[in-house]
Amino acid sequence: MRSSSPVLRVDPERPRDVADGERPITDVAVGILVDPAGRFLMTSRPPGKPYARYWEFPGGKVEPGESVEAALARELREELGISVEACTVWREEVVDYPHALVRLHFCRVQRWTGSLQMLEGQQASWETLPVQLAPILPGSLPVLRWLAEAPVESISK
Ligand SMILES: Nc1nc2c([nH]c(=O)n2[C@H]2C[C@H](O)[C@@H](COP(=O)(O)OP(=O)(O)OP(=O)(O)O)O2)c(=O)[nH]1
Repeated sequence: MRSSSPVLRVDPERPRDVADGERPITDVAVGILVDPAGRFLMTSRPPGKPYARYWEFPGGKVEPGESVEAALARELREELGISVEACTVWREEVVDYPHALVRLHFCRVQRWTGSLQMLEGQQASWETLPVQLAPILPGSLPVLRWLAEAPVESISK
């Protein structure tokens, strides 16, 4: 089963072939952290990864047998040194990249403890709309639209 989530095609010109139907889908847990001032956290992709230095929301791939919530807690511990205490899935989206087909599970992180540390050589920035950072990862752009539609305070509850 693919998913009922909307599919964002990053390269609509890419030739399709029969193998496309067999492409594995990678689940990714992504966190939206909102600070007391109503700003949300964006991080840059570390060197060496696809789309290095593009801005995104922190997170990473779900491992086999892991829940989205557990994957997010693990990724944020590994990348930022924080402990997630409460999170819930907010929106889901499938992105068809040339390098991978991913299903993004965007989660509201309601509570965490610890101070941010950049453990993977990334950068972090607390943002408000309109975001001035560039470039932004294509699969993260819809989140900015959703945040414009729903006040950030409403997703942090
Ligand atoms: N973390 C994150 N990934 C995103 C976002 N938007 C988006 O399209 N993606 C895509 C990019 C990648 O194809 C995939 C995440 O894979 P990744 O390589 O960052 O995951 P990871 O940290 O587990 O990486 P690794 O262990 O394989 O090195 O999801 C986003 O906002 N945050």
